[in-house]
Amino acid sequence: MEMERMIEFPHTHLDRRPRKRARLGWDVVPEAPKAQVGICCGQEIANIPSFASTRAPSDHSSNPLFVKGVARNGSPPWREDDKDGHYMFALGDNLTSRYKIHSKMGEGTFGQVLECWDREKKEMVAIKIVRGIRKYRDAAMIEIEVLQQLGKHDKGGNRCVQIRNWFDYRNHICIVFEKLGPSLYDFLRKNNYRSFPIDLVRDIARQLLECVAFMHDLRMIHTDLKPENILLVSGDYVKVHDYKNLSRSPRDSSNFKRVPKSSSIKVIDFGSTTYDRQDQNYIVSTRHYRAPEVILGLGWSFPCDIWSVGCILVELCSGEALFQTHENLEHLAMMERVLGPLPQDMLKKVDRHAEKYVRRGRLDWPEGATSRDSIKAVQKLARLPVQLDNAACGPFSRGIDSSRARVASI
Ligand SMILES: Nc1ncnc2c1ncn2[C@@H]1O[C@H](COP(=O)(O)OP(=O)(O)OP(=O)(O)O)[C@@H](O)[C@H]1O
Repeated sequence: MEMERMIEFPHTHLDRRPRKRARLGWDVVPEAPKAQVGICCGQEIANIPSFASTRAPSDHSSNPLFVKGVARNGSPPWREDDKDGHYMFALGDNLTSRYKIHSKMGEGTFGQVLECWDREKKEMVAIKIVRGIRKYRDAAMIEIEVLQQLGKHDKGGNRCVQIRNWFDYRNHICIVFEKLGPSLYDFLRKNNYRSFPIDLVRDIARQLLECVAFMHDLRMIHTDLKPENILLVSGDYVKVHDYKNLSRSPRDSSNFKRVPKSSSIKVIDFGSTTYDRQDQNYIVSTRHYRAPEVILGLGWSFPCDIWSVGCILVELCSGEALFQTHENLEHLAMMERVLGPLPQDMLKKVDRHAEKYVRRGRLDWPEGATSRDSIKAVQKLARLPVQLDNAACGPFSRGIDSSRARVASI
């Protein structure tokens, strides 16, 4: 029980981005209203008493169910949240009497995701423990509503992560999900940012587009699609020769790259999902996956998800984020460099908020650049067809099956 809040996963020198890139705005101002909350209690455990009342452990030392002062299925002693409102836990703790904490799987703006054993269903689940702060709690209730809507319509449950349950525990909304594998981003990172085989990307593209079409048919816009929010259903992989990176020594581990055994994916994180409405023009999406109309403040709708999907697919082909920037004008200039000039009708609509990016009907670039390095960063980007040609020219571009045929005996 000495382990309190889990520390970050170890970062290697290969990390080029933070492990989890925060969506914009959550630590600044709450976003505009989203989907309506329709329910207020858990699906399976509506009768659970308020877990907030388990604050002070009483003396149960005479009770044989208690081991070292804590019941086998009982709650751990009350601990203060950390300064950001994150729930403090120890591995092996119970989360209600039903779930036992096994490990930490991830962390995001909203909270931590823990791998837990579900004693009732006898299976591992992933539980998102939302920060105990009002705005995150409110947003979590919206996410639950969205997840339930999606679950109702996605009968096969093979597009979006499935919600299994939810409850309120010590002022933390806890959302119980089916347990999935690593995110595409984590897989890339652990694979030294080596690209996925093109046929695997094609498979992922089909599933991703099906998921987006499914959401859009329900009038929902995800708004935060990125490799971190797409999880492989299974973490199993094979190691194959990486012909692009062959070194002299045949046993050198850099000669090999990981390829997922299965291309099955599911989309997660519906905390920013919104119903389509007129005049939505607040900033959405994580920077690299943000559409031009969002940056230019022109109002956005379903296409902003499609833009993100495009950026994600290029990243899976090349291994690296397409638009690596943190600055609006540079970002727009990168888009023009890779895809050609921004449409005239788009530039004409720009209002005074984005005027600084546009001059005399065209992007104010390179004149408006903040530095020579910024101009160089844009110049070094190739046009999209060239990038894709370079990315897909490996011997594995013919498909995962041909990759499998060369599975190394590791
Ligand atoms: N069902 C799941 N199975 C396995 N791992 C999961 C699952 N759900 C989430 N994770 C892990 O936890 C991480 C954080 O989850 P999620 O994106 O839902 O949190 P968040 O706080 O809403 O994040 P964000 O900062 O993007 O808003 C994911 O990137 C993933 O690594």
